[in-house]
Amino acid sequence: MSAPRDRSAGPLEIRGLTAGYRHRPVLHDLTLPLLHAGQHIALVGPNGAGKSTLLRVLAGLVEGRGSVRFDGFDLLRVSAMQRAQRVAFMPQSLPQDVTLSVLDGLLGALKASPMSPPVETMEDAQQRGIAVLERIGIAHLALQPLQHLSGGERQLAGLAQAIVREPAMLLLDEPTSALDLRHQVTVMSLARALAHEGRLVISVLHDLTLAARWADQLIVLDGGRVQAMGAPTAALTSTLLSRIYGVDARVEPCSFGYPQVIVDGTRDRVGEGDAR
Ligand SMILES: Nc1ncnc2c1ncn2[C@@H]1O[C@H](COP(=O)(O)OP(=O)(O)OP(=O)(O)O)[C@@H](O)[C@H]1O
Repeated sequence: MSAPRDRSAGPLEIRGLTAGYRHRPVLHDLTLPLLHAGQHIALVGPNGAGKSTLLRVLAGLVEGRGSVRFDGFDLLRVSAMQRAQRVAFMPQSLPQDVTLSVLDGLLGALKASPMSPPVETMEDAQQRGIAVLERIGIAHLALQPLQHLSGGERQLAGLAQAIVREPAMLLLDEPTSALDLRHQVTVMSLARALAHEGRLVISVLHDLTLAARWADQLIVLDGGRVQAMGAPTAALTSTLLSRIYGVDARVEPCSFGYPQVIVDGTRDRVGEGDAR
């Protein structure tokens, strides 16, 4: 699966977006520069910053006011079917009580929304499913019930469900949170490869070093507002980390030149015994 796309989707344009829960806004009049297909964007920021809320607005799970357009479509008003043809969302975790096998979960995802080119036969659908599992490195789990998987395996199965429809925009909510070091790199390099094939991929990440290594651009959110945006080397600074996370941190290039974040302690010395 996932040859380069015939046509890159048009950009994502977010202007004046206000969104939240029960009259409590979380995102405040959010405006971003155009986000173009072909890029892997990491959405980072402290707990409660509004990162998942932004992904949920794009996925149609939370309502918003303002303007959100992707590939010419008004994402605040498109039908669920039109959205599903373009956008796939991987939540933080799949439910734990699903008795379907990993492969049947993929077939269900394929059935749930038509894709282009369409899946013609069950054999075609199975081949696509297996190809995705192989790309993620979990083909050996194809016949396992989802409920028998470990947390990390379930996260990889969730990623497979999101990418099997080959969406033009892929939204990944903390896709590496349950993964070991090797699988973190597998998933991040896959996210970047899928983007460079012509998709827009947005990943919510907490690990800033991972984000800086594998994303083309960072968007730093705090309090529902953009605090910084740009190439990782430009967006990540000690001053910013101190201000939004309250930590003493250094941003230093690793031997490959990518920025890595080293945290020396919390600025207010909370939990000093652990942090220092
Ligand atoms: N379903 C909900 N109902 C009400 N409030 C919610 C709901 N989901 C999130 N919130 C609130 O919205 C705010 C932003 O939450 P969100 O999940 O977008 O943050 P986040 O940046 O993804 O955080 P984290 O890094 O902790 O996952 C939080 O204050 C949270 O309490």
